[in-house]
Amino acid sequence: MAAHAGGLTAPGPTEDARVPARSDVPAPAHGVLADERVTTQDGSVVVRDLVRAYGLGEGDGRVLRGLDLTIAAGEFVAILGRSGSGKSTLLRALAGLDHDVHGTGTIAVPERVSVVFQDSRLLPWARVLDNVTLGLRGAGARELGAERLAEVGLAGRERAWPTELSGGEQQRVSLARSLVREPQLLLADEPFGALDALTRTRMHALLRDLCARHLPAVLLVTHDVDEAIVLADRVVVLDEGRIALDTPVAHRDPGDPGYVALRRELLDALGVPPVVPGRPTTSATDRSTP
Ligand SMILES: Nc1ncnc2c1ncn2[C@@H]1O[C@H](COP(=O)(O)OP(=O)(O)OP(=O)(O)O)[C@@H](O)[C@H]1O
Repeated sequence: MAAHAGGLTAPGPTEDARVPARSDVPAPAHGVLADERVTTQDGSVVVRDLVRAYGLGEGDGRVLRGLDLTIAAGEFVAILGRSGSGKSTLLRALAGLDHDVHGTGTIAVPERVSVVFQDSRLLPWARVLDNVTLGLRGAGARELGAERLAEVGLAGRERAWPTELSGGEQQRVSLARSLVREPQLLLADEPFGALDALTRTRMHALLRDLCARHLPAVLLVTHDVDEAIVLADRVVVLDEGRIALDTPVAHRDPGDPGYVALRRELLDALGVPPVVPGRPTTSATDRSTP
């Protein structure tokens, strides 16, 4: 499986070998992975007994402690967890982009995987369309790229430079680039984390539409409980390297009592106490994970 990480391939051992060896510069850390990696034929994701540990961190350094997770083909799963709970580590494991960590486990993912990050990671020296079609071959590549750009609302901006776009527009390009290969699995690591609230809400609607049209399985890492509920079919909460809660989303309307109850359940799992009237609080405490 080759993860298409926003048009960039993951730095591998070959690239690292080009870095001149200098005794005063610590060598890049390389982990030892003893995973069994297989490709699923039906577009699903199956993770079994996944362990990940970074060197000699706290305790035994383990960040993921025998994690099991299944995502059905076309299913949208959001993953929440306190800072440092291992969300990005899990995403990188699925993407095959974790070369600096030790671990074991079984990872089964589909053949075509795309990754979207918080920063758009566009190549500044390439025009928007070239960013979208980077590495894509075939006569129809440019038409396909232009089609995807239109889908994300950027028709006519094909020849723009990335720096000429707003942050939200750059993330739209990043989404277009991730979809141009028709991924069966879309891995998104806080893709809207750097956007303002209004742009973020628009991007939620866009992502929902794109997923309904292209039907990839999605793993979305987010700190935002509401974002998770609004977008996902299922929400998973990670805690200390294990799944603390795995619950379906039945209500997306914030006015629905079911929405409010699920929101509270998720906040409880994240260790965020209820807001007591009269006691000062910050919106971040109630809205995001700690
Ligand atoms: N390359 C690395 N080397 C050493 N430790 C790392 C590395 N990457 C992550 N860690 C550690 O692993 C733990 C989990 O990190 P990870 O980024 O997966 O958490 P997260 O849940 O995504 O956090 P956040 O919500 O803050 O982004 C953290 O304690 C972090 O310091």
